[in-house]
Amino acid sequence: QKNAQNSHPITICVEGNIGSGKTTLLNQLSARPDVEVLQEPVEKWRNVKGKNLLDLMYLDPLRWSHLFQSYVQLTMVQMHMKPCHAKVKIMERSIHSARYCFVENMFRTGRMSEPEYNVICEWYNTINCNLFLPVDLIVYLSASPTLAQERIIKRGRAEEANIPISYLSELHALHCYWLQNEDLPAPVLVLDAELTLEQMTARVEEHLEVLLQQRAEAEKS
Ligand SMILES: Cc1cc2cn([C@H]3C[C@H](O)[C@@H](CO)O3)c(=O)nc2[nH]1
Repeated sequence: QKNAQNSHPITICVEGNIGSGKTTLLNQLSARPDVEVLQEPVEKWRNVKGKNLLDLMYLDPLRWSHLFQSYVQLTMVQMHMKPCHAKVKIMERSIHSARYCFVENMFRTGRMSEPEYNVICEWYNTINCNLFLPVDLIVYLSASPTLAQERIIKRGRAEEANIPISYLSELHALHCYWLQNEDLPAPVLVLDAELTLEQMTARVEEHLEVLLQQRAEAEKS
C-alpha cells in the first residue's frame, strides 16, 4: 500500500456546477509541465456509436437519465484509472460528484426511478470499494446559479440551451451538501467562481506545492 501511495500521480478533481468555470481553470492549469489535465469526456457522451446520450437525456430525462448517468459513471472510472505519466493529474469532476450531485438530483427530482437509482448506487459502492481511485484534493468552484446560467448561455452548448435556473440551484445545493456531509475522499479547497483566473490558479498552486512537498518527503523516506 505504501508504494501504491507514491506510485499514483497527485490527483486533483475540479468540481463545480455547469457553467462554473471549470474548463477555463483547467486550461490555465494545463500550462504547467508537471500537470496532465483530463477534461470531462463530453464528446464520448455525445457519441455512443452515433447516439448523443447527452442530448437524449436533456430531451427525455425520464427515459434516458439512468442510461446517461450509468455511462457517465463508466467513463469517470476510465478517467480515474487512466495511466498518467505526469506528476500531477487534474480531472474535471469525478465519480463522486457523479454519484452525489447528478445521480442524486435525478433520483430526487423523479427523473430516475428508485430501482434505477439503487442499481447505479450499488455499482458506485462496488467500484469505490474494489478499485484504487485515489484523490488527493478536491477543488470546488462555487458559482451562484445566476452566474452559472450566464456562463452557460455565453458558452452556447446546444444541449444546454433550455437548462432552467432551478436545475442549477438544485445542483448547487447538492454540491454544497455533498462537500459538507458525505465522507469525502480528499480535503476540499473552495474557490469563489467570481475570483479572477489568476487568483484561482494561485490558490490551487499553493495547495499543489504542499502536496508536491509531501510527496517529495514521502519518496525520500
Ligand atoms: C460526473 C458527471 C458530469 C456530468 C455532466 N452532466 C451534464 C451537465 C452538462 O450539461 C454536461 C457537461 O458537463 O453534462 C450530467 O448530466 N451528469 C454528470 N455527471
